[in-house]
Amino acid sequence: MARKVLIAGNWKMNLNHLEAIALVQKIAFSLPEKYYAKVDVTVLPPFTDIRSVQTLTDGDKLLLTYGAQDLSPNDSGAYTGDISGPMLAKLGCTYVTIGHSERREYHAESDELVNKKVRAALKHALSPILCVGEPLEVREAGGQIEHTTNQLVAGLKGLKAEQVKNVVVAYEPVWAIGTGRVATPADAEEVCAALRATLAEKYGSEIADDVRVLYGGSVKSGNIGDLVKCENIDGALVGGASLDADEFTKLCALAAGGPLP
Ligand SMILES: O=C[C@H](O)COP(=O)(O)O
Repeated sequence: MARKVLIAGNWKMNLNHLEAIALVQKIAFSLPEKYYAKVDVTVLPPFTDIRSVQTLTDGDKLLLTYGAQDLSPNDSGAYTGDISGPMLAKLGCTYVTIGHSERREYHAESDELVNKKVRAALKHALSPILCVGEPLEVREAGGQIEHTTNQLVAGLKGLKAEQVKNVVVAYEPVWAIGTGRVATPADAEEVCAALRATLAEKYGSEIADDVRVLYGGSVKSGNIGDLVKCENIDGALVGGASLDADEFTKLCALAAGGPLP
């Protein structure tokens, strides 16, 4: 088992393309190359920023990668406002977030649609970051494992084991997103371990050992160290803290085991 830690900065609907360039430049300048041996760093800007981020990372041969926050289940056609897998692949994206709770809630995305999007991503060699997570009332009733493992199984429906290998799973309890209320490492590990056990059950332990399972929800430099120490947590999907270059750099360095740059 040699899973490399992944820190993914989900910018959500923040920063225009000029601000995106400034932030990526700052991160690249602040995080020395040696850290990338231990941690994969990726940023997930809004669609309108991706071309600028691509030009910068290609031009300066930066070691960080980038991706998108969503994609269409379709490759092309009359789907006003949507962005397709082939478009993201052409822009050099590595990852695409799928099924984030904000999309499930504000865009009524069902497990079925999430599954179609996961397939679309894999079809175009993009690694889906499949998000699962329970709302507060489910956590309070103790249903977090059932809820998240059901979302995982539905999101991966119909995929072959060798496809699942390229998926990243992100456990984001809805009650911990943007609230400052982070799950304890033990709470996060409990669910991440259950997600991995489900992967092992369905696709075999070799695949389950390879898949990275991230935690997301109020992750900061102050808590990343304890989270990545957990056996089944392989990094983080970071929202707010990924918009601040100093904080994000610190977080990436600590996820790599330190020391601070
Ligand atoms: O995708 C990221 C998550 O929604 C977490 O956001 P947050 O770090 O601002 O709580």
